[in-house]
Amino acid sequence: MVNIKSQTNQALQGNLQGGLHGELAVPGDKSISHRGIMFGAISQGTTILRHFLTAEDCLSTLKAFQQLGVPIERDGETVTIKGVGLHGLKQPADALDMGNSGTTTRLIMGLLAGQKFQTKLVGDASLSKRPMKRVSDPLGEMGADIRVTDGHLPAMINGKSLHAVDYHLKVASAQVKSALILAALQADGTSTIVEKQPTRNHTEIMLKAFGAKVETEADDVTITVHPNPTMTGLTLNVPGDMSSAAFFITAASLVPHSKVKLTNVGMNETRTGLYDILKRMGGQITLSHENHSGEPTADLTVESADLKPVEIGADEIPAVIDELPLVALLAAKANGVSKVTGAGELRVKETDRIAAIVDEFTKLGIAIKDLPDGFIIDGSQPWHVTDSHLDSHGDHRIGMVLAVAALLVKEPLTLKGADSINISYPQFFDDLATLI
Ligand SMILES: O=C(O)C1=C[C@@H](OP(=O)(O)O)[C@@H](O)[C@H](O)C1
Ligand SMILES: C=C(OP(=O)(O)O)C(=O)O
Repeated sequence: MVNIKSQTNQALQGNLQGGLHGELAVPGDKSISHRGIMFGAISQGTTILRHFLTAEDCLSTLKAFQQLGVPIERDGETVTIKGVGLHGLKQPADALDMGNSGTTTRLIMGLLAGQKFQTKLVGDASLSKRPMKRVSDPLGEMGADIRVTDGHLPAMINGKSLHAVDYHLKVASAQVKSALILAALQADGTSTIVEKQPTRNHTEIMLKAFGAKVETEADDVTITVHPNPTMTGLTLNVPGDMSSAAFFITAASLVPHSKVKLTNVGMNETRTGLYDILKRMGGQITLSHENHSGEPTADLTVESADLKPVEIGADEIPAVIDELPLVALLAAKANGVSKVTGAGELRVKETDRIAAIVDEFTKLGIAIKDLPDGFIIDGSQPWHVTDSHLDSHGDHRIGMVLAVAALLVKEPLTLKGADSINISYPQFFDDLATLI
């Protein structure tokens, strides 16, 4: 297997006889790496991030905060941030390039809405099609002045004094929630943010660790934010990314005769939807070395298994949102008809992930039908490759799910746009090769 960095048409490996075997420590969590840079930047003193994710999305965050005047140095996966405090960011000389990263864009909007300067945000073609009013509108209710372009990037942020809010989120989105929390840290009073459904809670957990006063009520959806905290830098070991481990969890479950151990994987329960769903489908996955302090982690041992079909509805979606392409692949080998609904958010990710999965799985002869907010898959039908030229649609997660799907077919396949995988997992093919 070759490194993909300069390849546009990656040859994919299939037809494995002996299964996948070995042990792997997946790269650091993307959501936690982004937040580590941001919260370290607005704290006082030094923050050290270990096992930082050195993928393009998190490097966009790192560069943006350097442009905002924060001294940040990176030595491999260790990042040192000299925090400037909540009021120490400086107006950047140029526009901030968000690259492909929705998380960087939406969280930075919340933070810069309350800074006393002007910033322009730009992004790549994919990011420039993703909805931004979901953030600029609620921030506007706090007094922010954010001008988006027909609801999209480029955006101009004119920093203002912000008012406290009592806001009920209209979408189940950790990015929108986090933007509001970051704005609320700078508001003139205590804010309450109420989620539609619980979503990943790294912002709340990490801000508390840095010293901010952020409280989550017992209902799991009401968050109270007290303004003007004194935040202090800290040393943080970023756990392995469940969303990256998920590719190998799926591959080991589906490729016969496999047994793979994934070490130090983040097990925050707002992120473990794939683990829960796989167990329900009859997957063979066991936990060891469980650590429950701060962000929980565990080692996961996965063996191949015969899978049952599954039904997934809206209340389960946030904890598995980025892994739904993999749920589709698991369903495509399960013994019956599976159905996913309530996942309309997939249509506004790096690409329309429902359309991309249906297009590409159809090339493999998988019996899949799209729904407005999900899909139906009959895994009891055998696959027949009708087109060997797969396409990532420029989306890292679609690229990786297709690479895993290719392990299950005999025909040689190629993947167009494999370089998109660098967005979240540059060493994906190298890591996969260690298990073959
Ligand atoms: O807050 C985060 O770090 C993320 C939240 C999710 O997006 P939404 O908030 O749009 O659901 C997820 O899809 C994304 O990969 C990372
Ligand atoms: C949707 C994703 O990321 P973002 O929204 O940060 O671009 C993802 O990583 O799958």
